[in-house]
Amino acid sequence: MKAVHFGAGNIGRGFIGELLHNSGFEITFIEVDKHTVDYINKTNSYDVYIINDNYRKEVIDNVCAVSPITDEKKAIDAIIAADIITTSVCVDNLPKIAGTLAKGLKERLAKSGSKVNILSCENAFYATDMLKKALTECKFALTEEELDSIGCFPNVAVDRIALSTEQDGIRIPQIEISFELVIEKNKLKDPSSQPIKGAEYADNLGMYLERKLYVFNCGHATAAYLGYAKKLPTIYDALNDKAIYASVVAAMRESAVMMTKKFPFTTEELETFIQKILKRISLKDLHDEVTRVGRSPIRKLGRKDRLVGPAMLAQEYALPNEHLAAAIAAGYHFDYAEDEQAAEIQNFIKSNGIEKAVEKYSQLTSSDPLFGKIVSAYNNI
Ligand SMILES: NC(=O)c1ccc[n+]([C@@H]2O[C@H](COP(=O)([O-])OP(=O)(O)OC[C@H]3O[C@@H](n4cnc5c(N)ncnc54)[C@H](O)[C@@H]3O)[C@@H](O)[C@H]2O)c1
Ligand SMILES: O=P(O)(O)OC[C@@H](O)[C@@H](O)[C@H](O)[C@H](O)CO
Repeated sequence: MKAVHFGAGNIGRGFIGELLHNSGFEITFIEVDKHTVDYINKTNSYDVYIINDNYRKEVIDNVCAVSPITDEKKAIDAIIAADIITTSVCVDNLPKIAGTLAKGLKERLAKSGSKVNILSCENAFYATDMLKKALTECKFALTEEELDSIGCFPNVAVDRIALSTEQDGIRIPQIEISFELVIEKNKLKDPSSQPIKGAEYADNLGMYLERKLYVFNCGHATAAYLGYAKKLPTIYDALNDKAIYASVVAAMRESAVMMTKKFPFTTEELETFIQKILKRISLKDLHDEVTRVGRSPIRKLGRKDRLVGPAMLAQEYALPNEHLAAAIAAGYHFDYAEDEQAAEIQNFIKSNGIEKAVEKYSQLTSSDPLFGKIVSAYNNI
């Protein structure tokens, strides 16, 4: 069985690649970074280390990598032959991979190829739907009908802390032992099949996606932005600060209370989930930098993302959201110059002020009560 995976980064190699390999797939990574492509092709394998299993090394073999820039023909051939196609390039990059994927799917369709499962393993709501939309809008666009006759598009909730260390200029994935990959069952080519071993197959993906993004990633981002504001380097350091720890728990709980109104989760279940996540993210050996967890703040401060999303839902249910508002405000102070999105927000704030920034990046207006809470928390930091 053959798999194509776009993006040989931390999650690509460290999580999805590992699961695909353990499910019996030969994997072709489509990756823009030349060093990573050369590293994988040198031995047709790569190493992964499992942090909280005494840095146990796993060797993932039967893999190769191609660059969509210098070797697009090979990438297209791999797409034509694939039994499954997955991505983990970051949602902002989905429009950038759409061209190559569209070309491959078009040729596959022209050759009367079989339907293939296509899954976007990104931290976002319904990332596979976003990829499908990008495929209808890119230069080599396919129509909805063409896409439905060549692909099946299940959405995915993806959870594993995947980091890396650098060895000779190559990022080597280091992952935690726990993971959860939940796949939208009814959208699979064969809903009774389980193509990726170790994944869960669910009918009600929405509640898992929301719990992942609005509780886990919500708390993670809160720790990152509050930690950054206090010049603390890692999530471990941030959570060791009593005031930050209390704010992170409070923000996660504001989100969890809202979720008990929206989904059949009980308060006890979500509290257990919160405690489990806190334990995972505060593991000392992770050395997970606040700048990684806070990365791409334009995406993270967006209306539907991990902080504004639950804060707006809490507002709709007339529930408290002050801690979420404070986390969003801290996100607007994230001025890490190496992060392009952070630099853009800071320049915008300098020229236009915080109110206009909250309107632009979080898509809120002054008539939303949350708007005023964010602005006043921002001015108080
Ligand atoms: N790292 C984690 O703990 C984690 C956990 C769950 C979900 N995620 C999600 O997984 C996705 C990837 O995150 P990551 O941490 O692995 O990031 P990463 O930066 O380590 O990996 C992304 C990879 O995609 C490649 N890439 C970018 N644009 C590309 C393109 N146009 N074509 C081909 N390759 C391209 C990059 O070169 C990089 O190797 C994100 O959506 C993230 O939110 C990450
Ligand atoms: O990947 P991002 O930028 O959406 O979010 C940063 C972290 O919160 C994230 O990568 C977590 O480590 C991951 O979602 C754990 O499953």
